[in-house]
Amino acid sequence: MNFHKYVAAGNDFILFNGINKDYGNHNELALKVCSRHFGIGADGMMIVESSRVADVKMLYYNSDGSQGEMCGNGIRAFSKYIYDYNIVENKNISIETLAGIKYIDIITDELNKADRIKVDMGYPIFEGEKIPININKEKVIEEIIVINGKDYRFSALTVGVPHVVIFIEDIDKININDLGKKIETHPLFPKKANVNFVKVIDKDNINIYTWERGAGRTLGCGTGSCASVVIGNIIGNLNNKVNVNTEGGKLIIELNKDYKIFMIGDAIHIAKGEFIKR
Ligand SMILES: NC(CCC[C@H](N)C(=O)O)C(=O)O
Repeated sequence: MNFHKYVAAGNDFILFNGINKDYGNHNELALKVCSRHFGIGADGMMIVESSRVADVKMLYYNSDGSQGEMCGNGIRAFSKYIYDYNIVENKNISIETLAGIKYIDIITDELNKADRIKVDMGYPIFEGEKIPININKEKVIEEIIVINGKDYRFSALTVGVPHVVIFIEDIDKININDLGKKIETHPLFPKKANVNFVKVIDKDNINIYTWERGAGRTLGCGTGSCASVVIGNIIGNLNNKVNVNTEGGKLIIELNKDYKIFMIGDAIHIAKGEFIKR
């Protein structure tokens, strides 16, 4: 099974071309290839498939084998792969995901390889029941969740996948793994949630620390960066164009007036090879 490995703002991914190939049970395959010791090692796995409604279809799986509707860092890696390997020919690409069709602009380098990728991420979903969260409000902004007897102020929204955003002053004062796991699996979130701990540097710059649904502690999250900038902008902490520092890279997130989101960043091809299935 020929694979490619990419990293994008800290998330690493295994990619397979499924256009003329059947990979069997995707959930089991993701669990195997993403294993850090018994597999290749990655936060997620993607499969390219053909689409009836867009140029191609992207299927995304977390390292625990669960399927995610969308992945922001993943879709940039996916775009670089399909462009650099001529699976698509245009620099404007439409990609079908389980969170709708996403539109991509590829910015190439002097060798005509994808250098930077701009993704039209569409609109965030704010309504409680659509996120979903068991709080029936039109917007779930600045609510309180109690973890280990302590109050945390959080906001929730969906940008492709469900997200919780918590602004923090000092990252050293919180236990990301403990809080992340407990919030991800909290009964408030029937489909679980990704958790973003956000430190505001100033209105144009933030640092994000990530806990992902289905993948645990990771070095970044594209949809989470979008979600964090949307909430920061609504609350008044952030402008509408923000530099995001994840632990593994940098992204630019831009919002237009009605909160349509654009994400700009790169993706790096790390390896290609053959996965031996057992
Ligand atoms: N790392 C991702 C999100 C992966 C999806 C996920 N963890 C889920 O909610 O299933 C990103 O860059 O947007």
